[in-house]
Amino acid sequence: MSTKNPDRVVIVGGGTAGWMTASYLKKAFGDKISVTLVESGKIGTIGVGEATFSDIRHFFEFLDLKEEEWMPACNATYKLAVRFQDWRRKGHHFYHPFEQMPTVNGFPLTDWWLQDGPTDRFDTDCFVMANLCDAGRSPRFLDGSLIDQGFAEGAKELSGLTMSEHQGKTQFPYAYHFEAALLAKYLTKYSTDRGVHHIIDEVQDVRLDERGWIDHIVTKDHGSLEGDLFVDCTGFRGVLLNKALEVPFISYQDTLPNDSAVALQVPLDMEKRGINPYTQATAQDAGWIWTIPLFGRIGTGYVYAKDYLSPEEAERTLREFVGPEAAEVEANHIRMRIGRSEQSWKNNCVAIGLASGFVEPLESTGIFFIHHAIEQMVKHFPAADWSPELRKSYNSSIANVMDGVREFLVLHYQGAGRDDTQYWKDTKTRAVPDGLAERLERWKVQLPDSENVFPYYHGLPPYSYMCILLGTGAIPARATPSLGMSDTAAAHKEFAAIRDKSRHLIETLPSTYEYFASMRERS
Ligand SMILES: Cc1cc2nc3c(=O)[nH]c(=O)nc-3n(C[C@H](O)[C@H](O)[C@H](O)COP(=O)(O)OP(=O)(O)OC[C@H]3O[C@@H](n4cnc5c(N)ncnc54)[C@H](O)[C@@H]3O)c2cc1C
Ligand SMILES: N[C@H](Cc1c[nH]c2cc(Cl)ccc12)C(=O)O
Repeated sequence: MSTKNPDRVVIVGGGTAGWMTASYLKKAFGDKISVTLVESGKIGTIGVGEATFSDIRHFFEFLDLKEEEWMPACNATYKLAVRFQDWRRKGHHFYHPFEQMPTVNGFPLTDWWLQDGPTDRFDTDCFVMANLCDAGRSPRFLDGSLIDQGFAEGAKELSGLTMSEHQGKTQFPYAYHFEAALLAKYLTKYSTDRGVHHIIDEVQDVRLDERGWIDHIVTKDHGSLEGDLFVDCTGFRGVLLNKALEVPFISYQDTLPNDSAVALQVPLDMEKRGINPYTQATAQDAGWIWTIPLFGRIGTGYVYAKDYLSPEEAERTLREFVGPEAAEVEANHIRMRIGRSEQSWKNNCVAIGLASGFVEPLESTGIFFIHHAIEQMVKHFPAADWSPELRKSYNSSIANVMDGVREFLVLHYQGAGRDDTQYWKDTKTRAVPDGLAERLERWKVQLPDSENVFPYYHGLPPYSYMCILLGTGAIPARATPSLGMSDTAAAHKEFAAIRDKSRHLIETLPSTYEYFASMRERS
């Protein structure tokens, strides 16, 4: 066994996963390690992946990057929520916002809403952000100040925590949309300026030693590359982990059947059309269409199951949905590998990004998985003895995050009120992951809380489950019986406070477009 600390990291792949990993590792360890990133000049990146979780701001903070610096360079905008359009029935919408659920006398406000809500909209009654979304507002004023400075101060106090340590302590009010290719370019410069060695070449072979550990990789034009730790960021190909080390892939397709997507990047005049401060997921006959507003274009795509729809029909539907602006735009057809690797870290190879695993992008979890994996890789970085316990702990943390998100996504389909096509009818009879059936029964009588959702960290707080349960509509939910015997006055005071705060903010905040136009003037 080597007595040397592993300090030579080789990353294969230059998509979002590769460059996020390179920049974070360099910032975390500086000159204590060498980082080499090899990416193929011929094999492209996936070319999608534009919406995030709010936690991503910890990544930018860690790199000391300010919004004014990186956002204009990546045509980035704010995301206050996911708007689910037509999931309950055509014409209906609801939001899953970035906002902590208020509690009144020990019960979440949604519970009081079920008992005696002011309107039939749980989202706009219980969350300020849902009202800002309907009104297209920015979460910051033109001078850059945030709607509630408490968030910014809270974030400072808690800086230095990993995402999993953060959960439940604060809820930052927005995430980002950005152009994935521009972010990769931005991080390429960030990383190479700080000493990351960048090689454009194709990995043609992966040579293992007698123990089955990676000894070196063989590139087409640069010969052999040696390293201590190899990071597989080769996307769905899984060149190192799945192919060379033969780690099996566990498919989630029995519970999440969408396996295909077609995407378009559509330039639009945002000054004329405005910028919605949310990602939209619009239910379709055999899946759903995402709409992600960036500064200067939208990213859009139809996620579907090929058992129910052909790629040609999917593209036709998407083009009709977008309208004439998409006429000249080339479509990107993608086959998705849904599930996770049995282990994401084997021997001296760790896979991050699509090479590790992926679920359909309904809640924008791909970049969150990457960010979480990088934080955990740093936390579990090996010493000279390469303790297997560290890899074991890393692997269970990654598996839990992905299995938990799978459950959360399955709830969207089990809960959807739509039953007007075979695709939507089948969502109700499909198998659910172990444990979820029992939890679904529980949520019919008790709203999701920290005691009754998927028990391991997976990025989603219990209020997220409440939003999907109450918004999608097919699973009956009811108020806690004791609320029927309680005075609802305090809850109504809270509903009124949300209404008043929303009205005031809508009157005083700029539109999202105005905010970003002015940010560009400032930076
Ligand atoms: C339809 C769809 C929509 C998505 N939407 C979102 C979203 O809104 N939000 C979100 O968070 N995530 C989203 N994702 C996930 C997101 O796109 C990915 O998590 C992210 O882009 C990371 O991809 P990657 O870097 O792992 O792989 P890729 O982008 O595929 O990059 C792979 C890299 O490996 C290189 N490579 C491959 N083989 C070799 C080789 N032999 N030698 C050298 N280099 C090689 C390629 O050149 C490339 O640089 C979406 C994914 C899909 C499929
Ligand atoms: N880790 C949380 C997860 C989270 C909380 N609220 C939302 C809303 C949406 Cl649309 C996605 C994720 C979350 C975070 O990143 O804020």
